[in-house]
Amino acid sequence: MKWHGAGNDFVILDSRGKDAVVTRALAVALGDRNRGIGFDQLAEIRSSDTADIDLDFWNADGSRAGACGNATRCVARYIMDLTGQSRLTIRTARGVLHARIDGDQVSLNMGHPQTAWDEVPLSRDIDTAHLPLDGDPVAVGMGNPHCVFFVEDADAADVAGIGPRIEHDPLFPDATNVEFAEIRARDEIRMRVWERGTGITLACGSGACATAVAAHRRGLTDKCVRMELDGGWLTLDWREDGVWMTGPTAFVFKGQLTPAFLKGL
Ligand SMILES: N[C@H](CCC[C@H](N)C(=O)O)C(=O)O
Repeated sequence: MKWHGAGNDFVILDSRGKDAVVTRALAVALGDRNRGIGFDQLAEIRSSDTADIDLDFWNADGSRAGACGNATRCVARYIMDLTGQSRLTIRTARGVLHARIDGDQVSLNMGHPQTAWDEVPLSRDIDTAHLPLDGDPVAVGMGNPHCVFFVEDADAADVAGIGPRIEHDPLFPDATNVEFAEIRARDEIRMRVWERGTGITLACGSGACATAVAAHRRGLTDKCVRMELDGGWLTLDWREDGVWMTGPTAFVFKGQLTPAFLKGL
């Protein structure tokens, strides 16, 4: 299936009750926007012993992602529409996440942010609230690493130039996602993103959570903010039980891969 959440687009495979099928080669082939389908992330749903479902993520370059907030919201919508549930538990690499229907939107608890240097992870013991990089960014883990820059004008930020340089900075042993955030008010942020393993995307759920956390840690915003991304709006609410993200989901199409496509892998 093809889905998107605020323009962050996904191929979602439902492998419940079957063997997992995704390999790095399949991820790269499906992610090719010319010869495959194209996606920001690929998500594979599997049967779970400990939650309603298990979920794994791949980036467009075939690398694994430990978290993907928008794909998790889309998958939650898909399963809840199928089963009639209004709440769902989803096991991802970072643990069991809780989702629920919220009007026409889906809310997801992305868990507690990781603010210790070795949790993000960074390559050495430094203050995650002030990284020793030009622009004084903040590092936050949300099950995946993020590096958040605060800028005057997010639309003017050189996302394509700075993003890939920071993605592979030696400070981040597992590389990092990179966010450029403009504070508009105590409760509103404009953010643009360079995603690890994928590049510029129209939205990034875990990045939105990381940005809200970073802005609050710096004293710039309250704990609940609205965030405008290139592809739409998300709401982030950092509560006692974790960072909740609420936003839209959209089902685009369902299809079948041809034998010829699969043979070419
Ligand atoms: N789009 C995703 C994040 C993908 C993160 C991935 N690029 C990585 O950590 O490698 C989201 O909505 O959270």
